[in-house]
Amino acid sequence: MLPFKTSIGLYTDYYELTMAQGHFLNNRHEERSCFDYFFRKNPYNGGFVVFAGLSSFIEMLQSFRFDEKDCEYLEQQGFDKNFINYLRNFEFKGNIHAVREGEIIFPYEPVLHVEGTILETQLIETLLLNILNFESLIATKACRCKLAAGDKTLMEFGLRRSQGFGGINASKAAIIGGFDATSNVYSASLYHLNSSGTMAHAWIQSFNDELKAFRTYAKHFPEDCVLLVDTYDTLKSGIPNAVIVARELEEKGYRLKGIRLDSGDLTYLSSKARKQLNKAGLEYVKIIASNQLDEYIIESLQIQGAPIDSFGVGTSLATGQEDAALDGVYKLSLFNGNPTIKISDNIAKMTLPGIKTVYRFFDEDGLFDADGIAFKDEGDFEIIHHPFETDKQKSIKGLKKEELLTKVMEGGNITYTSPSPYEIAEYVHSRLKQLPNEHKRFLNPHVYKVGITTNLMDERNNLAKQYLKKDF
Ligand SMILES: Nc1ncnc2c1ncn2[C@@H]1O[C@H](COP(=O)(O)OP(=O)(O)OP(=O)(O)O)[C@@H](O)[C@H]1O
Ligand SMILES: O=P(O)(O)OC[C@H]1O[C@H](OP(=O)(O)OP(=O)(O)O)[C@H](O)[C@@H]1O
Ligand SMILES: O=C(O)c1cccnc1
Repeated sequence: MLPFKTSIGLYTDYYELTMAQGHFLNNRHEERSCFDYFFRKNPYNGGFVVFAGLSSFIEMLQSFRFDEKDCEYLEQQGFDKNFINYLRNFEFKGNIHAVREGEIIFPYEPVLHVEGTILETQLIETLLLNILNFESLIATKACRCKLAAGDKTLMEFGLRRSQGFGGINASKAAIIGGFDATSNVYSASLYHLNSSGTMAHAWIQSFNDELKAFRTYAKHFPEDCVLLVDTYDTLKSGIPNAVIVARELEEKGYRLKGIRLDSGDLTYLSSKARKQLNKAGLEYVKIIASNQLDEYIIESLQIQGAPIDSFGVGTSLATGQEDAALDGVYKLSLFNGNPTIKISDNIAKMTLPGIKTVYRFFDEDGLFDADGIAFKDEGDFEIIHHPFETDKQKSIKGLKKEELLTKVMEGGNITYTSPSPYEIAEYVHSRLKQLPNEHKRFLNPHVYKVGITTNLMDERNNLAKQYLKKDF
């Protein structure tokens, strides 16, 4: 579903268009090419990334067109008339292979590649990076909150402090990462997400009488009533008033859904609140906590044994704190049928040539053991090498393996059925169970092994030698 306009060809960087025109005017725009998408560093100093944004990207790609207004704009910018005419009929007609949305992925793996003409594969770079980097960043943050929260409920509250309209995709990505619902009604309606909410301090302030504010809300929403109890005095006023309203609801055959704590020591207050509620026979009333939460605070609250049933997480989630961006890149790996690389003095920044795929290897317990990057048509191999410290290698002989990349688009047509965000979340959950715990901890997680095959290493090193005239 598209959040905005129906033609989004201009949702790109200027240089993509100048390069496209350059290829077109030099009549090389139909050369066969391939680009890889990968990232180099896990965000949040974590041990993994949740791959998200594939369905958003594929869907938006269908609208990557240039309408008359777009063409007029390009004409005003001085682009060539023949090139603009070409863009008028532009549609992406390439092929895309990718890992499943929700897959757990690691640095340097080409988790998606785009094949087609140089013009079309280059032109979609910005859109692809914009969507995949952001949704993956937020889904990963959400997943970390989920790891901390276990089976407690998670609500996403970030729209008001997200980076502008990024909040639309952030809410979807939060669900992919394991959140149960969002306060973002726009995203909920667009992507069929569960929407939910409580009440703001302003509601209570507007009555200047907490009990009246609670009663009025309960009257209108007797089945979905969560009372915010910290406006004046949580323990002396908020909870006692919530108990009164809960009893009044019981008399009418309803149950107060919950109370929300939004300040103070959440362990202290939730413990006291639980006691007061239980003493009043209101064991069923849930305790919801919010206030600048993130995965670290949630983990700490869990360890402290805070009797919180549900966490509301806003700013840190929707903005991907502390990282703000995933450094995913899109690099040319094939041009005119020939493998190509980007050279760097830093071998870690050198790219991998050719059309590739990724295999996941499993240990005898069915857990992820290592991933191997290979040429697409390479056949069997028994060793993978560390991508940069190539004297380090690992035998994967006899290990069960799974190819991670499958075709999701052929000739511009979608060839897979995109799961819903909740279905993707289920996949994330199932894959996390297969990820050994040492990669999931927040502090100094163990580095997951990603290797390259001997053939791929040789091809990269040979190409590098041609350019640098030095040995690897
Ligand atoms: N028991 C706890 N353990 C760890 N962190 C907590 C605990 N309780 C609250 N926090 C977190 O501490 C941070 C600051 O809370 P603090 O009480 O200083 O702010 P506040 O309640 O918003 O302040 P104020 O009472 O002035 O509104 C928040 O991020 C909150 O989630
Ligand atoms: O802290 P976050 O993780 O970003 O979660 C969202 C925050 O937004 C709201 O506060 P705000 O002060 O905006 O409004 P309010 O008056 O309803 O509390 C809410 O009460 C949370 O504290
Ligand atoms: O529904 C809520 O409680 C809510 C919504 C947005 C931001 N903070 C809280």
